[in-house]
Amino acid sequence: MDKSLPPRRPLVLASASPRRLALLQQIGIEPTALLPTDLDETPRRNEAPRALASRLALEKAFAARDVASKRDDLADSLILAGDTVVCVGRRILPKCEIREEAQDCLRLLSGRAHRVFTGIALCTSNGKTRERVVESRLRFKRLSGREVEMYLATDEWRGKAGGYAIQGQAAMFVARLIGSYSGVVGLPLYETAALLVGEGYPVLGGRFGDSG
Ligand SMILES: Cc1cn([C@H]2C[C@H](O)[C@@H](COP(=O)(O)OP(=O)(O)OP(=O)(O)O)O2)c(=O)[nH]c1=O
Repeated sequence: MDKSLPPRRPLVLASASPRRLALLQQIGIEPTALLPTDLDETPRRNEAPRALASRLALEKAFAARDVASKRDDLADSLILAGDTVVCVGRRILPKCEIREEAQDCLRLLSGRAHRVFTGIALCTSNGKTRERVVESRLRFKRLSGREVEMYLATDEWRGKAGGYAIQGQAAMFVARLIGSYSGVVGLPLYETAALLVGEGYPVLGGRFGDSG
């Protein structure tokens, strides 16, 4: 029996996030190209968190597809994008760039439940698109003023939705997580693999999802 893997189509990861790349590599997938997009990620008025995660994942995928369509080496490629939104109720927390923003987020998250929605979109050069939104529910322990200060000093919150990164020291704040850990980090791997397999992309040599 030929054990070699079937040839893979080019795969574009529409992301500048080193975490999304690392998550993809964790399941043995090396994208052919990284095409980060530069979108305005501001929520629309009254836009629900789930809808925002879905819209931005799709917009990132479409923007990268436009770029990929001009490159011969990316002909017939699959384009993968993701977007992570953290919210408390319907309130969407910012992707924190300044300390005060992160401080506000941590004070809000302290001792409470919140949700993380991660949208993923996979589109093909001929216009076919699949998307999913994966929801995770988390609860943070109550954070003392000192814990907030110490965490802010780590700088790990920078560029992170909700002002924390579960893959870093904030892991010790997470009393409970129901959902997808990889989704919270930025790319839900079960659902990503399923979307790729649905497009015929060989994951685990094409055996992922086989029932036999
Ligand atoms: C909640 C949480 C978010 N994050 C990150 C994931 C995302 O990178 C970021 C949310 O911003 P996103 O807009 O989803 O992603 P990004 O701007 O970093 O990358 P790109 O759009 O180029 O793909 O927050 C963590 O790394 N850990 C966490 O625990």
